[in-house]
Amino acid sequence: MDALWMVSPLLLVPLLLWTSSTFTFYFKKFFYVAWMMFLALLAIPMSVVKSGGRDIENMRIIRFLVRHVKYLLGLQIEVSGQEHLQLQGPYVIISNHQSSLDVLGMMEILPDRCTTIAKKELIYAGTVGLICWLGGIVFINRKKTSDAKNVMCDAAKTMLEDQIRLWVFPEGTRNQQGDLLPFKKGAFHLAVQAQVPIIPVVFSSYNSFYHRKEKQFNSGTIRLKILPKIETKGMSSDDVSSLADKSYQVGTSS
Ligand SMILES: CCCCCCCC/C=C\CCCCCCCC(=O)SCCNC(=O)CCNC(=O)[C@H](O)C(C)(C)COP(=O)(O)OP(=O)(O)OC[C@H]1O[C@@H](n2cnc3c(N)ncnc32)[C@H](O)[C@@H]1OP(=O)(O)O
Ligand SMILES: CCCCCCCCCCCCCCCC(=O)OC[C@@H](O)COP(=O)(O)O
Repeated sequence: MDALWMVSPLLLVPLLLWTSSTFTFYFKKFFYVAWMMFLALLAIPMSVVKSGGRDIENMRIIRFLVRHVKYLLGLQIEVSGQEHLQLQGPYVIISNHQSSLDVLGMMEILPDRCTTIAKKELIYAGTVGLICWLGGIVFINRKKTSDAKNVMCDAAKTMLEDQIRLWVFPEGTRNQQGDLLPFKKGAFHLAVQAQVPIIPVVFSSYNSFYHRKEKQFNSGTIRLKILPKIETKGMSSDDVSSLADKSYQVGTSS
């Protein structure tokens, strides 16, 4: 009897941990990273078997494997404007960038033959880095702007030659403030050089369920708004700044 009295409060510890929102925050974050690493581990051999190496078609495998992850984190994703992605041929998608959770929304709507531009540090993220490489992700060195620009100029050619779509985060870094950082120009140079349309996608703020400072990671909904395309046909490098400004306006007013 005495022993039972000693033990029963201890049994409460896991329960208290479970209900503590700080614990949930760390648990969900850890789980997300670990699960993505595991999914990447599955995706690597699947990609190698399917395409034999780095190939944009591997994005289908990634998209397929990532789509259930939202349920595991208690998130819902609502998409509007899907019809704006129903275009033939290449285009550039631009969107705001809040956290690594953006991958979930991205995989919800990722069109066929679409990959993304990411910082080169991502290559070192273990299995995730390797699957990013296999998926044809274009890596840029943000510290060497001239290199980054060259890589993006090459990407403009490859987009047309191989009929590829590219997703760019024009803020160039993560931003959780619920607003938009000033846009970098690369995405707009890319679209103008390839003479392809830009499709803006707006992710709703994660602040309703996710707070890094307060250590909150609750259930919630991510809303993705796909906006009508912005044409670039006939534009030249002189038009890039106004194109970037116009896109920024469209983004902030949605
Ligand atoms: C089953 C598997 C499970 C595993 C799951 C995992 C799978 C995952 C799969 C998939 C998910 C991946 C998710 C990834 C997410 C990652 C996101 C990131 O990493 S965000 C960071 C990197 N992205 C960028 O930085 C944006 C692109 N950046 C740019 O476009 C910049 O513009 C850049 C780097 C090219 C230059 O940046 P500057 O900081 O120097 O700033 P500027 O103002 O833009 O440029 C300076 C001058 O250069 C000109 N310029 C820029 N680009 C040019 C160009 N291409 N050609 C000519 N001039 C250019 C500009 O016009 C400007 O000149 P003037 O001020 O106007 O005179
Ligand atoms: C061995 C090391 C392990 C690393 C862990 C990998 C975890 C993967 C989990 C999810 C995969 C999602 C990839 C999204 C990457 C991402 O969102 O990168 C952030 C950058 O855009 C901007 O970064 P910054 O400018 O540095 O804030």
